[in-house]
Order: sequence, then C-alpha cells, then structure tokens
Amino acid sequence: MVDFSNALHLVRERAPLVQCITNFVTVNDCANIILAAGGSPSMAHDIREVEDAVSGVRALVCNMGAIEDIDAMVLAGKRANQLGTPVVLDPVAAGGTRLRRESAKRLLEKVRFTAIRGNASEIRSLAGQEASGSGVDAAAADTVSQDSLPAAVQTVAGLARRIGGIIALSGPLDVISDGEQTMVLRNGCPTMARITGSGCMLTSLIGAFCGAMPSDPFAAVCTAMAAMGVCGEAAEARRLKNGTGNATFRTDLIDAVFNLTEKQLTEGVRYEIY
Ligand SMILES: Nc1ncnc2c1ncn2[C@@H]1O[C@H](COP(=O)(O)OP(=O)(O)OP(=O)(O)O)[C@@H](O)[C@H]1O
Ligand SMILES: Cc1ncsc1CCO
Ligand SMILES: [Mg+2]
Repeated sequence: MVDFSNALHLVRERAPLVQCITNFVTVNDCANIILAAGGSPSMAHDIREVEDAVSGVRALVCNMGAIEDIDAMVLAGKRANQLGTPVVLDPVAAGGTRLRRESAKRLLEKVRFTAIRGNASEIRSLAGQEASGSGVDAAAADTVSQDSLPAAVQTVAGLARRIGGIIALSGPLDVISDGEQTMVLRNGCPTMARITGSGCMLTSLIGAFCGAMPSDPFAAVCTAMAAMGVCGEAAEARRLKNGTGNATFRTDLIDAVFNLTEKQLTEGVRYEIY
C-alpha cells in the first residue's frame, strides 16, 4: 500500500536538495517543479565539480537529454552510490542514436539507479526490445494501451529486476514496478505530451520524492507520478476554462504542483496494483 499523502507531506517537510545534470531545453522547468514540490534544485553539471556537489545533496537526477554530460553523470553517479544517495535516470531518446544506446549501456554498467523514468519507447529500448521511437517522444506503436498493458507490466517488472531498482514507464497509462509489485496509474491528459519537458519535470519530481524518503523508493516514485498526473488534470481544467494553449499549460502545471493538497492527491489518484 502506498501512502500518497505521507509522501507528499515528507517532500515538503524535508525540502530535499536535488542535483540535476540535465538538458538545456527544459532545465528551468525542472528547477521550478522541484521548488513547486517543496524541494531545492541545484543544476550543477560541470565535470570539475559534480563529485563535490553531489556530496551535499539528497538525490541526483541524470537526464540523457544532456548527452554531452555523460562523463559527468558517471562520476556523479558513482559518488552518489558510494554515499548511498538516490540516483534517478531519465534515458532521453535512449534508443535513438548509437551514441545514446552506448551511453545508456555505460550508465547502467557504472551506476546503480534507484529509479529510471522514461516513455514507452525509451523503456522498451533499455529492455532490449524493438522500439519505434527515435526522437524524444514515444512512438505511437510503443505506447501502452489497455490491450498491451499485461505485456508492458511484464517488461517493466523484468527490467526493474534486472537493474535492481524501480522502472517507471510514463504515457497515457503509467506503469511503475520494483520487480515485485507494479502500480498502474490512469491520471494525466494528452496536453502533457504537447509541451516539451513534462517527462523531464516528472523525473526531477521523482528525484525530489526519492530524496525525501530514500527508505521507500517505490512509494516515492509512485507518489511523484501520481502527483504529476493529478496536476496535469488540474492544469487541463484551467486550459479548457480559459481557452489557453500549451505555453500557459506548462505554467499551470507547475502552479498545480505548488498548490497540490494531500486531499486533492488522494481523492484524484486512479490506480491499481498488480
Ligand atoms: N496521453 C496522455 N494521457 C495522460 N497522461 C499523459 C499522456 N501523455 C503523457 N502523459 C503524462 O505526461 C507525463 C510525461 O510523460 P511522457 O511519457 O510524455 O514523457 P516524455 O516523453 O519523456 O516527455 P519529454 O521528453 O517531452 O519531457 C507523465 O506524467 C505522463 O503520465
Ligand atoms: C526536446 C529535447 N531535446 C533534447 S532533450 C529535450 C527535452 C525533452 O526530452
Ligand atoms: Mg523525455
């Protein structure tokens, strides 16, 4: 049983410092969503300081959108592993190019990840399955539907066992597994895929929750994913009411995380456990 309410309470009470080595496309949104959740962001990514910087934080987020910073991620990740600090990976476009396939392989060999959050194409690629996606968005052919859900649960749980951490596949249905228990979340809205960075922001949020409750990473990841979905719905309600577009939606999404209450989260989340 995941206590969503307690996890949200803890992230606000503990205000974890989260270090992100992340891409320049969405870096500002990642910093702001960590702040919205009650955490504190550090975007230090220079290879000359990441080992030092990671010593003072509660979680490290490595985002492969910053493909030029893979060496820094390996160094920071190894240091975080030594310190017992949670490390979260966003395998942006993991199967898209040879450089990304090799980088993902190298990261998984060198660093032990507490959690990996990617879209369906990225998770399929990490699992060694045929994936249609080549850019940063999931391919329609890979997207999890009600019909393909049983197979997706197997893939996600199998990969979780292989890496010894949590795998979170996002999309219309979110599938989260630690290899034994698997949660399926049915929140969110299609507009979330019409802004860049909802995935990057979600991975940063996972970093904040893992930093706040390192002893229960499954609850941390599930709560971050649930919060993002419920907040996506709140931002969509505003968009429909105000007739705004994706730029305002992005701001409303961050505002929704800032204003999210424990009651709104527990009443709004739609999930099942496998
Ligand atoms: N069609 C949809 N219906 C409901 N929720 C969605 C939908 N598409 C995306 N989401 C939600 O959007 C968030 C980001 O997931 P997504 O899989 O789009 O990430 P991503 O492809 O890595 O994004 P990016 O790389 O642009 O940051 C998750 O919370 C997910 O549940
Ligand atoms: C668009 C884009 N390109 C590299 S990273 C990124 C952010 C979404 O993954
Ligand atoms: Mg992404």
